[in-house]
Amino acid sequence: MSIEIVSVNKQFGSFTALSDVNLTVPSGELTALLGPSGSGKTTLLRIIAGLETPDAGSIRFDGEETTDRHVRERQVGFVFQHYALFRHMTVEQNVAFGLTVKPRKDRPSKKEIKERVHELLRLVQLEGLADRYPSQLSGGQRQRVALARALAVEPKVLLLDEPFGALDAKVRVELRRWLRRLHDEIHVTSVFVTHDQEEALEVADRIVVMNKGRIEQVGTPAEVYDQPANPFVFDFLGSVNLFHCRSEQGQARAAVPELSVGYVRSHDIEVERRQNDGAVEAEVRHIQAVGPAVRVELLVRGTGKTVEAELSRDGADRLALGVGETVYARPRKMQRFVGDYQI
Ligand SMILES: Nc1ncnc2c1ncn2[C@@H]1O[C@H](COP(=O)(O)OP(=O)(O)OP(=O)(O)O)[C@@H](O)[C@H]1O
Repeated sequence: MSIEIVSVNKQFGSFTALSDVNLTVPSGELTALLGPSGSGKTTLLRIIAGLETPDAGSIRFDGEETTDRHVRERQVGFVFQHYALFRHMTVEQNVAFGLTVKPRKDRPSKKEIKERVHELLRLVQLEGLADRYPSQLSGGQRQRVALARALAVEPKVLLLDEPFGALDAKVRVELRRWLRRLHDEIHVTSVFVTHDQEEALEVADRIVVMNKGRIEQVGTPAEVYDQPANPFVFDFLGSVNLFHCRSEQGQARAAVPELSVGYVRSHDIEVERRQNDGAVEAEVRHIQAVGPAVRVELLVRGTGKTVEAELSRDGADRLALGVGETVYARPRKMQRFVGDYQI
């Protein structure tokens, strides 16, 4: 089922939480709402769910006006950050819950419910744990039970609000890969809130970047990362360095003094020992190995500004840099924006 959000506005008192939001979530896609804290992601998700009413605008499911429909009629499944499982029920009972409370005429038989629950537990790879209670599960397992429970009633839309937010880094990475694979299997239209850019880039078919109640850009992970629409998106999706540059034959070159601002990611800065065309002179201020990469903080001579280059371990070993040494930094790839404002 596709979701259309048309000119949605939402105020909380005098505070504007959403401002003229327009968005189409295509049927069967996994869409991430990505943005900093307070950008309106959860508010938008709650409006799609019917838990919150917009002040203006409309929500359409498969082209049909849904704005005034009650949450129960929308056939949405939810998964929240804090797995709200029933503590006194086993895993099996938790997953079955939505089916057991259906009105008698729509309720499947006990046998059908059992079969469906076991099919879901197989899907979320928790088959052997049907008789456990939530307290006997890890955080990642509880979150998978919450997902199975949301899927039990065959929702048309699945809404996930920071579903892995409460888990530690390693489990988060495992679960988001698992969610991607699960979605490839079941293809239910899903909207997933996160403030973690890596999570959005890895999991989503499409990313909606939000900021201050507005949508800044909508695109595939590659589009928002490689062709950010503006400095905010550039910054939010990865480390940013500002180079002051002049333009020569359409090529951006780093230069002092400054003429305009170019945005460069840390891994797109080349560090060399010798002066090279388009490079600026800099002093090495700090060197830090972080996993497979080495971050080098550079003070650009004549500007008092610092930039951070990210080198591979091999590259850093070859250069054998020391703090205080002079190097030359050259942006391999630089982006400038029309009507730029500096972030
Ligand atoms: N019921 C409410 N009453 C008043 N203000 C609210 C209410 N709900 C949300 N807000 C405000 O609206 C803004 C957007 O909140 P929202 O939860 O949508 O942001 P978010 O992008 O999901 O942030 P986070 O990542 O921190 O959850 C915030 O400034 C928040 O304080």
